[in-house]
Amino acid sequence: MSERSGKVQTVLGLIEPDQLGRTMTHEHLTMTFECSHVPPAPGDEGLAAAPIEMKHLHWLQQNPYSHQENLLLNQEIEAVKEELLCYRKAGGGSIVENTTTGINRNLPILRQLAKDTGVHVIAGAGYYVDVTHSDETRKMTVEKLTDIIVSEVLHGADGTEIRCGVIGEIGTSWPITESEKKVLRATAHAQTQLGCPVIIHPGRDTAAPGEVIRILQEAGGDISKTVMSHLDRTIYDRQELLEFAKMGSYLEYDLFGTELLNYPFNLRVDMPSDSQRVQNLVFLVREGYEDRILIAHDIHTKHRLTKYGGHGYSHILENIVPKMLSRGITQNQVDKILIENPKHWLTFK
Ligand SMILES: CCC(=O)NCCS(=O)(=O)O
Repeated sequence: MSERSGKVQTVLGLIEPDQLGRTMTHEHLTMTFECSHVPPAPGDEGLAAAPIEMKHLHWLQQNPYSHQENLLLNQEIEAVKEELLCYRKAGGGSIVENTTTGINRNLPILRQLAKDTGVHVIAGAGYYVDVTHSDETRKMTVEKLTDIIVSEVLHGADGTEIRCGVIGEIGTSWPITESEKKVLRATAHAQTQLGCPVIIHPGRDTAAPGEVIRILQEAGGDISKTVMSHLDRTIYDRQELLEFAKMGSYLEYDLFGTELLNYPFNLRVDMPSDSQRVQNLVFLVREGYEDRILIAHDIHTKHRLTKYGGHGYSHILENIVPKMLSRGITQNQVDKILIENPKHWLTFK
């Protein structure tokens, strides 16, 4: 048994699982997303280069990835700190910060935010999607990648002694690239050694979540301790959702607050509204999956902060929970989704 067994590992050290409270299992507090810049439509170049202003907010909400400055969440530490204080006031206890290598993880900032706000922050180990892999990463063996991920959890990451408490979000594209497959196998091997939680960013195809789970399974990963993120934009057909749910991972709806007409990374996708997300939660609860559901906002750009007219980190607690209750999800089930399920997932075996 390791010192982590039965505990949760935050950026400030180990805590008892009961200390977590309400937990958003997929957020970012500081990161950059330039890897996903979408060139603006012809004629929109001026808007894309202009400072963020009230009169352009609707354009920004509909074209969040075409505005370079919007992709730099790392410039908003003070605003994020204010929002975390509001999150605590709204009843929030913890946040899983999913920034991994490739999108500018900054562990000292995460630790400072946790100290300044009292919110427990759990940091992510491992690598984001292939386009952010360095040449060095691509050349690494599965064994080397495993050693690095294990070390980020046991000893600290990015030259600091600050330890990660989950592996992920591990980035995958569609089709899954060779480099991503190596990282997935390393993730499974590291999870076997550590007994730790894992969280996955699937590619944007309905087949992607299942394929990732198969790769993890073959490499010995613990699927019951693995979260599949971004189901909102990945599996829309209810039958396919049930087929995927049977594979046994946690099922995460983590784009609450995102209302987007044209999803630029896959124009075939109709991004659901928050009301439709809640309908999906109701469906999964009725199908018996209340122990496997997790929810979050996945804030990763500036425009989703309240400073820029966005919904902020408290949207779920303030607006979505009442909606869930009004649609027949019980308080006990809400507590499972926000407290019990995150707690079980985040506790080291
Ligand atoms: C780093 C943040 C991230 O990957 N968010 C997911 C965005 S999307 O793929 O669901 O559009």
